[in-house]
Amino acid sequence: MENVTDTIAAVATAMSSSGIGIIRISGSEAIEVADRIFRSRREDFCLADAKTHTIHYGMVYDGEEALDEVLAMVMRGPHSYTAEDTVEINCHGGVLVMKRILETVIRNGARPAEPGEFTKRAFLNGRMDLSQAEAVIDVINSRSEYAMRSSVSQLSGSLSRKVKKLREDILYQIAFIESALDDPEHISLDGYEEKLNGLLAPMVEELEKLLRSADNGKLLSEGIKTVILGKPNAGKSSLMNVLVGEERAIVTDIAGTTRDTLEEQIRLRGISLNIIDTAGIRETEDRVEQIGVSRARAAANEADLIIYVVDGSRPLDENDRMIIELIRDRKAIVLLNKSDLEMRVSEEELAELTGGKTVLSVSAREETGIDCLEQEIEKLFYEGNLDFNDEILITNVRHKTALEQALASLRMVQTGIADQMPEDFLTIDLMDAYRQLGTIIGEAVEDDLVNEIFSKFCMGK
Ligand SMILES: Nc1nc2c(c(=O)[nH]1)N(C=O)[C@@H](CNc1ccc(C(=O)N[C@@H](CCC(=O)O)C(=O)O)cc1)CN2
Ligand SMILES: Nc1nc2c(ncn2[C@@H]2O[C@H](COP(=O)(O)OP(=O)(O)OP(=O)(O)O)[C@@H](O)[C@H]2O)c(=O)[nH]1
Ligand SMILES: [K+]
Repeated sequence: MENVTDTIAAVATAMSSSGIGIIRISGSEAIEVADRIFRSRREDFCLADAKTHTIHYGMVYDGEEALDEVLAMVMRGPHSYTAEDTVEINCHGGVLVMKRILETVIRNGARPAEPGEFTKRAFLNGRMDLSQAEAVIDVINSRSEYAMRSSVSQLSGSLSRKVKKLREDILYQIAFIESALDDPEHISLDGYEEKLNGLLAPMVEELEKLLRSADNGKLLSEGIKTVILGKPNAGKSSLMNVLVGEERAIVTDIAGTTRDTLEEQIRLRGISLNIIDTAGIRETEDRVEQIGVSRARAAANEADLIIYVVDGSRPLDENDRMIIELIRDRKAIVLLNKSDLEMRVSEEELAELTGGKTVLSVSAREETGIDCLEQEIEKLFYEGNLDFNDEILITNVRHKTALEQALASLRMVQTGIADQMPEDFLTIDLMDAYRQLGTIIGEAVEDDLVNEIFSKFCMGK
């Protein structure tokens, strides 16, 4: 392992004007470095004498220049986030002030931290395992309440505990087989395969359950890709505005990767939706029909959810029939819009044409029926999954891959038993499963992977 005793520093808060800014220093010389620039009103006081988890009023100096009035917090290793001696300087949250203090800290013996380096140290020092460290970044990046709750649960070790228990059980069986093979006179393997089979079934089930949660987990962390389809003037933009308006404060506009799609991100009942407007479909009328159709089809193909908006005040036409074809085998909700006008299309008619999709009457203009839409979306994606207290959600592709491989190995053990393979053969696959699960919590993972994971963190984390 690399040397983790040098002292690092970074601004831990955002580099923009705010009430308070925090400069974080961690490492074996953290307290010494801080003492070089911090002066209390009491002449004889220094942070080196301070008890852990205490906070002290004073000034930060660059030489004889007073930089700012601050509060300095001391946390002594191993009782800190990084498990090292840590000082946090709470200064006024001006960009220049924070920069000057950080520079001064660095001139006095710390070096600039890399992104994620504090958390990396927490991991390398055994304060948290890799899945917990990964949860830290997920908490910061979570875009919906559900995603946040799931990340916090992982941070507190829910996934780690499950993985560790599985590994323990697997390791016990490996050890048993090996000691039996070593000492056949005293430990018998008669009937053991049957017993092992009985133990494997619930483990396989557990892994399958975790893997099933990954589908929801992905939607949860990345947002549900929602495409709104409908012929021109059906009310797509109006609907989008109503949905976006619900949570105006946290709306962000993300220019899509493709030139012609604009993605709006909204939060709805704790779920994050990335809503994509299909501008292309408009072209079916006045430009080359094929382009419009194929763009709509492409958008629809990538969607987790399609919202099909029908103008209920006009009879269905060719455009509608085309869209109905597109959504046939997809997760879709049909909105019968303009319910404030006289209706020329009925819910029943649409339900039949779409092969039994949920049809909801709404008015984007009067903002009625939107509640039902939200309820329906929640039902489609989170039915029976709303309680995350004991439900672990896999949101990380790395974890998913490891679980898949562990599952494959355990299935090989089951096949091995069915094929009456010798016991030492079974231990090879058991060991593989054990190792794969270990990578989730960071056992025996390559330094490169560790570095890559932490490099995606923010500065100062
Ligand atoms: N100012 C500040 N706020 C923060 C953090 C921080 O490092 N500094 N955190 C991180 O970025 C998070 C909190 N995480 C932390 C985790 C452990 C310890 C800590 O001192 N643990 C000791 C003592 C625990 C106790 O007294 O029970 C320990 O584990 O021994 C501190 C913060 C969020 N807020
Ligand atoms: N009466 C009524 N009019 C509506 C409703 N929703 C939308 N409209 C009107 O229908 C027209 C088209 O609405 P838009 O939201 O622009 O429709 P669109 O589907 O985005 O249209 P394009 O961008 O052309 O594809 C506008 O004049 C809206 O005011 C509704 O619920 N009731
Ligand atoms: K429009």
